[in-house]
Amino acid sequence: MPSKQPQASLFQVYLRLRPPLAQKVDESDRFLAVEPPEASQNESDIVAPVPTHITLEPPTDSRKRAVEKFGFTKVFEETSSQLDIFHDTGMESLVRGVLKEGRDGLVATLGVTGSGKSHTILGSKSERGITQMALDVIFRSLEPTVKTEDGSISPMMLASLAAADASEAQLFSAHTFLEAVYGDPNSDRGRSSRAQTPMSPSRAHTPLTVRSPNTLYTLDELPGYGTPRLPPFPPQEGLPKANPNLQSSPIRKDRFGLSPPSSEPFGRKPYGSLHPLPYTRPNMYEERLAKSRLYVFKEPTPALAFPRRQPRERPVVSPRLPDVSHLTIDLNSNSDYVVLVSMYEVYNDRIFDLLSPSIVPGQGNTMSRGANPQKDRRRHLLFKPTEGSPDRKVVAGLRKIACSTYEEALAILDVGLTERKVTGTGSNSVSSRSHGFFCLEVKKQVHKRHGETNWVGNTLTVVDLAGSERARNAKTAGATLAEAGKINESLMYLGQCLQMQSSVQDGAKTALVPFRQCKLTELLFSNSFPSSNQMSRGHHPQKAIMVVTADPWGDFNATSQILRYSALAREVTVPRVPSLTGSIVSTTSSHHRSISGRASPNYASAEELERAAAEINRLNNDCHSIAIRLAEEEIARSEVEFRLKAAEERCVMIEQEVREECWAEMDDMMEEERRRWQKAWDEQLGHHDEHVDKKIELVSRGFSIYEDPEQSSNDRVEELENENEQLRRRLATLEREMNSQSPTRKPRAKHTSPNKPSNLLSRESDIENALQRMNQLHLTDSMFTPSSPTSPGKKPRKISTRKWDLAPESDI
Ligand SMILES: Nc1ncnc2c1ncn2[C@@H]1O[C@H](COP(=O)(O)OP(=O)(O)OP(=O)(O)O)[C@@H](O)[C@H]1O
Repeated sequence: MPSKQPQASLFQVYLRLRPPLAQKVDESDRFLAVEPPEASQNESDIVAPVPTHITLEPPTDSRKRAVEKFGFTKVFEETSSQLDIFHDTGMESLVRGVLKEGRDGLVATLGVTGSGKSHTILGSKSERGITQMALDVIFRSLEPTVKTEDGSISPMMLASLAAADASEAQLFSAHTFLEAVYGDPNSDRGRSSRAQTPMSPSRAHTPLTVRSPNTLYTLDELPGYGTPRLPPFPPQEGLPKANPNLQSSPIRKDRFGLSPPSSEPFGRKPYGSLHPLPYTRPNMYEERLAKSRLYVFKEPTPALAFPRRQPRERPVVSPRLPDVSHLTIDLNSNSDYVVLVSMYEVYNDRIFDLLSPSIVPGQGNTMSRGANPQKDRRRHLLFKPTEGSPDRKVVAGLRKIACSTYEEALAILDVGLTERKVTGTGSNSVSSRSHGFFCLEVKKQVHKRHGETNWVGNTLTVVDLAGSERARNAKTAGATLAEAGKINESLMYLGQCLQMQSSVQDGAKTALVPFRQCKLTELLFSNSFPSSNQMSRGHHPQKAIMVVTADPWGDFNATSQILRYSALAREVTVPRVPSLTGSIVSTTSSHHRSISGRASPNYASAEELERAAAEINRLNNDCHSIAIRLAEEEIARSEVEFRLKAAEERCVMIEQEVREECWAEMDDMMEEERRRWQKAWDEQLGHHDEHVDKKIELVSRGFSIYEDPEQSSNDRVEELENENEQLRRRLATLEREMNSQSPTRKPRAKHTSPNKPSNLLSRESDIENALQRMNQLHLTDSMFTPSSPTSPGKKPRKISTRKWDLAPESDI
């Protein structure tokens, strides 16, 4: 089975076997065997042949008998080191493509969970991964190119970069960014003017805002001018020790030893540490001076906000091994280069920036940490062609950090990795729950004819894919199970694309790689195909490497599935079982021959026996081909089972989504219903009030006051008072008369009384009459008593509405 030509594939596919983690393993449990490399036919070949094939033997307890053989560009055995992987996968040529050939590079790892993908990409505490090695080669190669004397990246340069492509508006220098993340304990730049208090645990995660480097600067703030600034970030001494309890999420940094050595600063010098002539090229200095006098840089970008982290304890020395100092690429030393680092993850088929997490006010934690994927409120990004790159798709709106040193780039990588979703599962204690993308963009400044400058660049993307896993093994549930469903689904689409890639190689020209099915395959394959537009702009289609990782003692079914998807070639064989009939026939015939020494007429002739043996052979062959067909069917069946599983997981996802939607809809309906009831209630209340008002009006109308057309009471009172006065006067006159008359004269008796004289008596009776009359005329409250219904002649007395309202009920 010849291995496919690597150049012909979109991805060169390598297989790396993971060494056993346990001290002792049972060799009989191993199901992967590396085929010894075939010796080269060409004697002049000086390169030693490398293993390219592997056989997958089903475990003894499996009902499957088919032995599958897979072909790869190269198979790395368990003893292979990280440097072997870097060298022999052609990572150097990928870096060269980015730095010199106008070609994007992509390296990805694919495998079952726990098979060593992250180990290959990021290394361990003692060994670097291919990402760090690639970074090292890039920064070493850029060393002889134009640099400021302090090695920092000027805000001017960043402004010029941002101006070159609107999609790169979120540009920050590593110093600014790291200051926002960890804070510069010796500087109060970017903070409020309040004096710095020691970092308490509660402050450790305070979102911090730092001014963007592209905002306005005064002359004083420019590098090389004004008062000297404080030392670069972050002097480690004197910082309060990190509280280990504060680490809210699994931290990858410590695991991979990514942190820069504590003795070395991240940047050489911040742009605040001063040099009168930071640039070696005088014309650039002049240009910068002239522009800075205007106090104006490009469009201001939003301020940089990041949940504050405590600087964690760093290992004394970060791994510098394997050493790749011998791998440098010659570049034009007169050119300006800037390395931009960005990171994003594909989580639940959406792209999220790992360097601009959403901030929960007062919490300092990111929304990305929510366990429920439905609650992920981060803003997702789009993968599309932009103004600056119309010929290829890029993730638009990513935050990009300009790094001037290897250490700075590592620190940024560390920040992004901490944001990435990892969870402990039954299969791996720090299992990646998203596909992580780490992008290294090298931008080169090109000078056009009329003094204009532009930036061109290419990107090296390192992808740590999440591992496929079986829910049964990983013992996941709920949101983690749903995540696994999405991971498996995207990996299934990736598998389909890789299989199609093999078909294209096999000559099936009609076979199209269906990479638009999900975000992951779109990101991996979109830029792999050449377009005429791209070529005219000096871009080449990306070069891609896939490192498939496998654990020879791991999950047989999951591993065989991954190998089937990713292998460049596959062959199925069924081992021949020694034929029982044949052996009986051969033993019987030889036995008889040996006993008798001559042919017996009682036994079948040798001819017949041979015919029978031939028949048996034919049947054996038939059996064998049927067994192969059966094996193929079994493989097809397991593939269908896998798809079924993925479909089931998708169903779980959809069910969860539908449930969420139903809940949301239900909430909306309840809210709507509540509002409807509230409105009806308010209306009812309104009607009720109106009704009561109307009733009151009616009642008050019933008591409407009629003006008495006859004499008013006041007139009557006045009249009676006058009469009263007259009577008083008359009484007084009579009294005077009575007093002036002789007491001897007998008064005229009207009413005779035996004891009193008649005149006197009449006078007294007059007085009494007058008094009685006065009493009758005396006005009392009775004038307000309602008229008796029995007196028809009387009209209803008027009573005011106010009186009606205020009078006690009994009165009314
Ligand atoms: N080549 C190797 N040499 C030594 N140890 C290894 C190697 N590959 C993997 N390991 C170890 O195996 C464990 C699991 O590896 P790793 O986390 O890289 O798996 P993974 O494929 O990235 O898993 P996941 O998909 O769940 O993130 C780690 O402890 C890692 O250090």
